[in-house]
Amino acid sequence: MLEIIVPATTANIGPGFDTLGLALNLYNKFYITEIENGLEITGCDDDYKNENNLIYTSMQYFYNKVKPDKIPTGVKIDICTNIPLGRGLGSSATCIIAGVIAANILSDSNLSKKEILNIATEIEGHPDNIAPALFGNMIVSLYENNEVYYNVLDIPDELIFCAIIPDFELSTSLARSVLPSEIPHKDGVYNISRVSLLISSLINKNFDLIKIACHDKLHQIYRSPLIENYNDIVSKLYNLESIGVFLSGSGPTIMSIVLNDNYTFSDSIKSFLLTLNNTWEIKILKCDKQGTKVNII
Ligand SMILES: Nc1ncnc2c1ncn2[C@@H]1O[C@H](COP(=O)(O)OP(=O)(O)O)[C@@H](O)[C@H]1O
Ligand SMILES: N[C@@H](CCOP(=O)(O)O)C(=O)O
Repeated sequence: MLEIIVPATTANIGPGFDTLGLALNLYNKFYITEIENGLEITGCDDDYKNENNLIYTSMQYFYNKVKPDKIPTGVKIDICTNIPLGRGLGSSATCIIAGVIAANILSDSNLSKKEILNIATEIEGHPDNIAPALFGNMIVSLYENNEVYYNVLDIPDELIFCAIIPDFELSTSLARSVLPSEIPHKDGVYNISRVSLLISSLINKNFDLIKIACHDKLHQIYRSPLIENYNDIVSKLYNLESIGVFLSGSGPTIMSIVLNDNYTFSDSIKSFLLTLNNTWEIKILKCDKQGTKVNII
């Protein structure tokens, strides 16, 4: 039986739409094995216990592309979920990676991690969750002609990521459907300058610049109306000394970067969130540096 442990990810990091992402120390675990016949899925909602399950469809995608002669007659998948689904924390990327890695091992295909990255990105459509979930740390990536080009960036250990997670879901497909197909040239410049500043600020540990570098005109302004109290929460987080705040992935989770998680910060944000209509949970996270782990048990 394979045990595949995949970290959550926070994509975009403000201006880096479909380009930047980093892994977090929150994990989904998948236990996958071949059985004689059929499909058995446990550990998820009934809605996902069928042939449309993303882990299973990702396995099928791999077999059809790489080893069509090795499609197994039966598969058992057990999911141990810690990453809330549809919250902008890369749960779909964890399922795709688990499926692709399982099929690679079960079919003795021996594809490299880079080839797995390309196939998983082909399924997801963008590399910004897949790449850090696979390799850990922060990844800058682009996807062109079925190939991912990427660089790993070491996130300074002093950065803490406070995920403010609401009790409602926002699917990535819905959050992508509200984006415009064209943007003004000046908005392109606005984002290029901020992505460049963000990356260089992280490398130089020039944390004072992260706040302005997290601003964006490609997606956050279009998506924030889908999230009740988004602007109030962002303002509150900045008043509480966040060094950067952004929409995690396609939302609805709001991510705050802090330099140390002191009691005043956690306590003040908790009492503020209690005044709002929706229930918001806080998870204090660090950057995962290892990425996906596989054990044969
Ligand atoms: N634990 C899980 N079990 C089954 N399917 C899952 C699980 N986690 C995620 N998924 C799949 O991923 C989809 C959510 O992906 P998406 O809308 O991109 O949100 P997220 O930001 O969580 O990645 C679900 O609709 C489902 O297909
Ligand atoms: N770049 C994508 C990232 C989606 O991340 P998710 O965690 O919300 O699936 C986007 O912004 O659509």
